[in-house]
Amino acid sequence: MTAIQVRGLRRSYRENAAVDGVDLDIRHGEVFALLGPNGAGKTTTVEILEGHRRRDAGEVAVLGEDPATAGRAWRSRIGIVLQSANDTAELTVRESVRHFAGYYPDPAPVDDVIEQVGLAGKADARVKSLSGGQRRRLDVALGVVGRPELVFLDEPTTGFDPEARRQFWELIQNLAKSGTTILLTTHYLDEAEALAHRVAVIAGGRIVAEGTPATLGGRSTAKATVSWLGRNGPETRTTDTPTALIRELARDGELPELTVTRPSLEDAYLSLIGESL
Ligand SMILES: Nc1ncnc2c1ncn2[C@@H]1O[C@H](COP(=O)(O)OP(=O)(O)OP(=O)(O)O)[C@@H](O)[C@H]1O
Repeated sequence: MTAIQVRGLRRSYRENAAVDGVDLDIRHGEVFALLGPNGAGKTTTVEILEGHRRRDAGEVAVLGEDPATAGRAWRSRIGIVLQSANDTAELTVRESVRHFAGYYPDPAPVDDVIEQVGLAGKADARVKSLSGGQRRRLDVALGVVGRPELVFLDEPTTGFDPEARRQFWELIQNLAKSGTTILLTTHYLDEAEALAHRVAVIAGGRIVAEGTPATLGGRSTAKATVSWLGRNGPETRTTDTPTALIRELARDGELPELTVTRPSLEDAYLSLIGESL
């Protein structure tokens, strides 16, 4: 079943096409990442899907409805994780989550949500006293307290330290395991690789590639690079058949510092972006 279906989406600002014919199919329960350079059209696309921006052309169905005309019942089925709204700064964490829970017909128990995002120890702390990473956790709590079927996450870990990012990924993975569909935008390729079932690369308002993180841009079939420390120093060869090459090389004994690598998601992404310019 499709959670999000988009056909021929277009949006221009004056004469400039920000979104220039985008098609998307995102299944229920899928974690889908939208990648792309600054100004590629990610936020415009996502805000149209959220019902927060109008479109010039195209068909859009989000949970079976057109976001441009959908009502409150539809809105209560989606969760939007905003970039730290400041309006609850004086409230405690528990008060903020309780306040947002009041907007939904069937919210999750407030303390369960606080626990789920790892803020149980901060439930009585004022929002203004939280660190940046803790604030983002609270943002997620506010986005999911209504038990949404679909969650939009816009650059969720910008500014996180590495440990906070890993913890946050775990939180998103748990959300995904519970069957929530997630549309994520990010500039971090490792984040897309860790979280997304599928990714799409958008550049100049168009989707230039789509697939699983492992296959994007022909990664899985690209030549492998085999490196090892030879008698006269480091050696490197690229090959379509690394297993056969290693078998041959290993006849003379152990190959010190042997590695076999294929292009990283970042390599694939940069070459796709380069081609589309
Ligand atoms: N309100 C607006 N008025 C005029 N132009 C806009 C407006 N919003 C976006 N644009 C333009 O549309 C294009 C796409 O912007 P968008 O914010 O969708 O990109 P993005 O992929 O989200 O970028 P980033 O990664 O920097 O957040 C850009 O060229 C931007 O300047």
